[in-house]
Amino acid sequence: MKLKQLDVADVVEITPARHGDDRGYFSETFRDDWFRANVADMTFVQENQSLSRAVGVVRGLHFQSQPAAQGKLVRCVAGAIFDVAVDIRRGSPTFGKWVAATLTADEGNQLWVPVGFLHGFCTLAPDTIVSYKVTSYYDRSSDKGVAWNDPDIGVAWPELADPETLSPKDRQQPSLRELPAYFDFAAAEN
Ligand SMILES: Cc1cn([C@H]2C[C@H](O)[C@@H](COP(=O)(O)OP(=O)(O)O[C@H]3O[C@@H](C)C(=O)[C@@H](O)[C@H]3O)O2)c(=O)[nH]c1=O
Repeated sequence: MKLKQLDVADVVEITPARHGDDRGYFSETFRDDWFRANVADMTFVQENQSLSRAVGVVRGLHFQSQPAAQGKLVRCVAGAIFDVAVDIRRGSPTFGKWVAATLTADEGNQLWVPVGFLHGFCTLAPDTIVSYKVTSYYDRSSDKGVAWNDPDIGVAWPELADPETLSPKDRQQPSLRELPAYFDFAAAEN
């Protein structure tokens, strides 16, 4: 497993080793002991998968409020994404800052998006399948978001990002400034 710290504390890119042979490769894509020791001492309780057919599909920026907040371990099993995490931990020196990684099925790299972050992505290839584990169960009433193009955050989305692909929910997300204070995440909640 290769670990790369991104420009916001606690957000890391993980690239599992691949053992190639004539048939293809074998890879351990997740190990609980390694993850706890090297990334975060968290338990994953749910695994999700989404298919986006078109290039430029944007999903996000999403989070679940407390007590259902989720850390997310994200990877592509087909295609590629521009994957984004935004720090919304009050008191964090990097509050409001975004970081991104290009995740591809070819490389098998993953992004760890801790509790206290918005998460979203844009597909870079057709028929992209994203798979991610989360540390809390889905809770519809805790499911929140922020506008993907909030100027205060200023994510530099790829040019092919297509606003027409946004879900009805994501067309109406508030700005980060409009988030009520009770969505606060403490900086230590990772
Ligand atoms: C996220 C989620 C959605 N759903 C349902 C609700 C809805 O009917 C349908 C589609 O949901 P959404 O439109 O929210 O799906 P989507 O826009 O793909 O939402 C996802 O976006 C990425 C960026 C994330 O970070 C995820 O945590 C999640 O928020 O699936 C579940 O049943 N369980 C879940 O865990």
